[in-house]
Amino acid sequence: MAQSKEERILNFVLQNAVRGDPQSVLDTIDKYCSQKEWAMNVGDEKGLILDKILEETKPSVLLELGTYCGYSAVRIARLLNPSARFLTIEFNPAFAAIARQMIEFAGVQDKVKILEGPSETIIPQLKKKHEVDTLDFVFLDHWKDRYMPDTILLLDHGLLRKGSVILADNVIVPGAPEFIKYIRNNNRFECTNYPAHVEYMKVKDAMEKAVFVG
Ligand SMILES: C[C@H](C[C@H]1O[C@@H](n2cnc3c(N)ncnc32)[C@H](O)[C@@H]1O)NC(=O)c1cc(-c2ccc(F)cc2)cc(O)c1O
Ligand SMILES: [Mg+2]
Repeated sequence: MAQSKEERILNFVLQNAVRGDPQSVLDTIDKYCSQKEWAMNVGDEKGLILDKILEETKPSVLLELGTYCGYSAVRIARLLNPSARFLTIEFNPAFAAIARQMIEFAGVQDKVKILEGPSETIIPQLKKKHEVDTLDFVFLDHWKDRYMPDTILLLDHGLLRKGSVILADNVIVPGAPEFIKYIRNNNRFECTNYPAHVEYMKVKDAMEKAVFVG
């Protein structure tokens, strides 16, 4: 069976990165995806914005929507303290399998738990089935038209507390106009925009940070 692009990315990491070294995994994925095959990882430019916001927030309980190959899961997990709990949701089983291997190779598997399935199904289960009280940090990087409904789902299920940080990728390309309109007009969130570019491209993109004020 022909290899998928995601399998080629994983194999390039297994052959070229250093096992147990998350930064070498990130650098190797960025090298492959900027030189050989583009892929929808958050990448290094937006990754540095993600790093900075994580270091400011110092979250203990985190959720990511849209794991893909696990690039941002490795990026986030490498900055967390050992007691932190980080859940990432991916509904494509093939991508989840790649991400699991990527996370294990990077050596951060003790900090990340991949939940397979659609976010709209799993978010309502977080409190009872996954023993989450409230989330300190949420990274939105899944289908862009799910950013708004899933933010409302998080609110409806009491998963946000005063100071919870939501960070959304791709608010320009592919774009999340409904989410931006909703979050910027909702006085329960304080929003900040971070201009950047689409991963591995010169095309303008941005990330949006929304802090829940309770
Ligand atoms: C949506 C994808 C990311 C992943 O999200 C999973 N997913 C989906 N919906 C759900 C759910 N409801 N629950 C759980 N997982 C879920 C999926 O299977 C993908 O693995 N991301 C993108 O499409 C994406 C696209 C671009 C992009 C930019 C310029 C172009 F010309 C073309 C594409 C850039 C980016 O930075 C992205 O992030
Ligand atoms: Mg993205």
